[in-house]
Amino acid sequence: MAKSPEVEHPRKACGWAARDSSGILSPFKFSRRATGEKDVTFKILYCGICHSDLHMVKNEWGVSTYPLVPGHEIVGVVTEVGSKVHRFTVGDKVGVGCLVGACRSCNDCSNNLENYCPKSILTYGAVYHDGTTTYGGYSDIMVADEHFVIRIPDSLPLDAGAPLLCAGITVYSPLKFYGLDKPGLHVGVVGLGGLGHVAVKFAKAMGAKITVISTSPNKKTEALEHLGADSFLVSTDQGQIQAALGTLDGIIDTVSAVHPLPPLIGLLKSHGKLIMVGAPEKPLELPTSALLLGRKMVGGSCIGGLKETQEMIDFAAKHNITADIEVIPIDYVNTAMERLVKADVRYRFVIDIGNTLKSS
Ligand SMILES: NC(=O)c1ccc[n+]([C@@H]2O[C@H](COP(=O)([O-])OP(=O)(O)OC[C@H]3O[C@@H](n4cnc5c(N)ncnc54)[C@H](O)[C@@H]3O)[C@@H](O)[C@H]2O)c1
Ligand SMILES: [Zn+2]
Repeated sequence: MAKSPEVEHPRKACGWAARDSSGILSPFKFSRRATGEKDVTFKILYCGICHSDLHMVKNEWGVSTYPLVPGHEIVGVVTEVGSKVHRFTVGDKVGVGCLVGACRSCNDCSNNLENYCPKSILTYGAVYHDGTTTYGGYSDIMVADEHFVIRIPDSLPLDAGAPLLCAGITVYSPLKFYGLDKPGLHVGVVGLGGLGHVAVKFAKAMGAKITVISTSPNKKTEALEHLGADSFLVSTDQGQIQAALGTLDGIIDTVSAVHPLPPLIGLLKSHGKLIMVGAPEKPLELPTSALLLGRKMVGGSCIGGLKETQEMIDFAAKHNITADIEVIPIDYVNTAMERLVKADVRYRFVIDIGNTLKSS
């Protein structure tokens, strides 16, 4: 019989877990493996709350297993390294994003695209190489293979830097891959939430002109004055959409729920690209005629590989890009999830694990 989460590994750990699809989180005792020769162990200080955590605790994608400890925007300070760890030492500031494992030998892994490896292992709710369940960053300590550990530059604040490990790489990678990182291009960002607001910052730093497309007119002032977007469109305002038809080279769509694509495709110039990174629980409708006329394309993108994640973090540090955050104690997490459902956060909740989660 499999051992219980509390005793399957030698190191005691504690976190907050969802027990069923109500998604309600509560304290959970489990265990972490001893530091292996290629492992980095770190004390978790902060963890961001990604909308994917919300989809997962409520089993909205139908793949969740319980107990589920979410969290894949994890930062902290190294407390122990294995004998074959070369890149990190005790005291280093580090992070772990969405991945903790991959096959390391397939075509994608060989090209530093572990995120597309068919055997990639997610940071939580997945089965690790040793057969045990992975638990995420709403917890006190983390043990990860050094290949999956990111170095956090000194100039990047740990709390506001944490969300970059998922939100940051998820928008940085497609901007680069789809060629939307060229200065002077006109890029649209749909959905001004956790991913969307950092998409504005990265695209801006790459030299793009930015239009934010949102259902909430009340985000206009902030988008323009605070985030530095160049223009703002209310997606349900036909007049505004009509006036902006054919103006965008590309769009990063971060919306977490089902929404209409035709207005967005209409905003693209000929040969423009609509890139989906949001992951609604139901399929969206794709009107092909809108694509044919103008040879437009719809693409997708899923986080990023480890090499590119480090590149993104270094780029963020260089350009002073961080997330706008609301730091919360761990016992506020259920309220934070309720507020995230209503998009009531500017723009990312980050849990202060170090000061508010009692270690076991
Ligand atoms: N592709 C990837 O690798 C990847 C990585 C991380 C997150 N995600 C997914 O991206 C999505 C966004 O994540 P986030 O953390 O930024 O979420 P978020 O909740 O912070 O932001 C989502 C935004 O979408 C807007 N929105 C919600 N419903 C809408 C609707 N019906 N029409 C228009 N706008 C709507 C909200 O107002 C909010 O601004 C989620 O589905 C998440 O699972 C994907
Ligand atoms: Zn995420």
